Amino acid sequence: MSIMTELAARDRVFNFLTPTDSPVDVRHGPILYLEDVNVSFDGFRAINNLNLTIDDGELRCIIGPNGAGKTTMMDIITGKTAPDTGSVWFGSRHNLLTMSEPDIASLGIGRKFQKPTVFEALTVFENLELAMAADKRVFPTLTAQMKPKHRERIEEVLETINLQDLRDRPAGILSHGQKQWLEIGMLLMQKPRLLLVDEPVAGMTEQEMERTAELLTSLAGKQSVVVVEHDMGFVRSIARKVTVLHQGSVLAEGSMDQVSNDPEVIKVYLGEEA
Ligand SMILES: Nc1ncnc2c1ncn2[C@@H]1O[C@H](COP(=O)(O)OP(=O)(O)OP(=O)(O)O)[C@@H](O)[C@H]1O
Repeated sequence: MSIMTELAARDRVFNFLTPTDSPVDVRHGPILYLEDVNVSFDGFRAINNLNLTIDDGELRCIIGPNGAGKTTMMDIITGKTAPDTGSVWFGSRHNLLTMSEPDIASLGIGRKFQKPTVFEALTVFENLELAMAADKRVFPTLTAQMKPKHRERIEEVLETINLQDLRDRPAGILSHGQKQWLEIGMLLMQKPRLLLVDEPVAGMTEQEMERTAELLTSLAGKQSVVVVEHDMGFVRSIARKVTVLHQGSVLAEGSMDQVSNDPEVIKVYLGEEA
């Protein structure tokens, strides 16, 4: 695939990278609020009276069996799927159900899909630079001299994702885990308010999982982070509050200890893993 073709695809993934002039208002409540959300696909209720609240700066883990509705929930938040009924608010000002997918993204909701999609031929630094310039208005100036504040931002993100030593290496030589961190870094370039992260540690080594746990916990506070993950060891290592989805609804919510001792959760999901 040519760089330009990849760029076009990248633009779809990172289309939130347009600065917003309409800040999110969390003074009186949560950053994300879903109430009584329902979605059916051909008569099958994939999301069933779902209620979910994420506080500003929170790190929330979402777990649940296959088909519980986790991906569909993320699709609703990002505007990819329109619910049949319910409310979805980003802060108290933005009704996400009235907004398009690119507009929701431009508010600062970044989504990390399971598979990393970095530009393998470009260096780590250039990938971050490109993420900053993904805004079509900035892209033509990409070869112009970078402003110090942009360079500083890249340095900051390189440090956060711990890839300073590999900054000038092509992304293609990175390990799977390092590519995942780079992609998280690319999302961070525009300081999103909410990051949705889908199965970040699938395919990672133990050591990479530990580093990912450090990275995600370090991001919380600065931004809100919602992590969907099946690896219970990993969830336990980062979890503050855990939400268990089952058949499109919240089955249980609380600390990892609370949910993993809940008989219903054990029955439908954790089983012998608990
Ligand atoms: N576009 C669609 N058309 C029809 N059915 C769908 C569609 N998207 C999702 N579903 C169904 O809705 C249910 C919820 O799926 P979803 O992918 O949200 O679950 P999940 O919790 O993310 O599962 P997994 O852990 O396997 O990724 C599943 O039964 C799925 O088959």
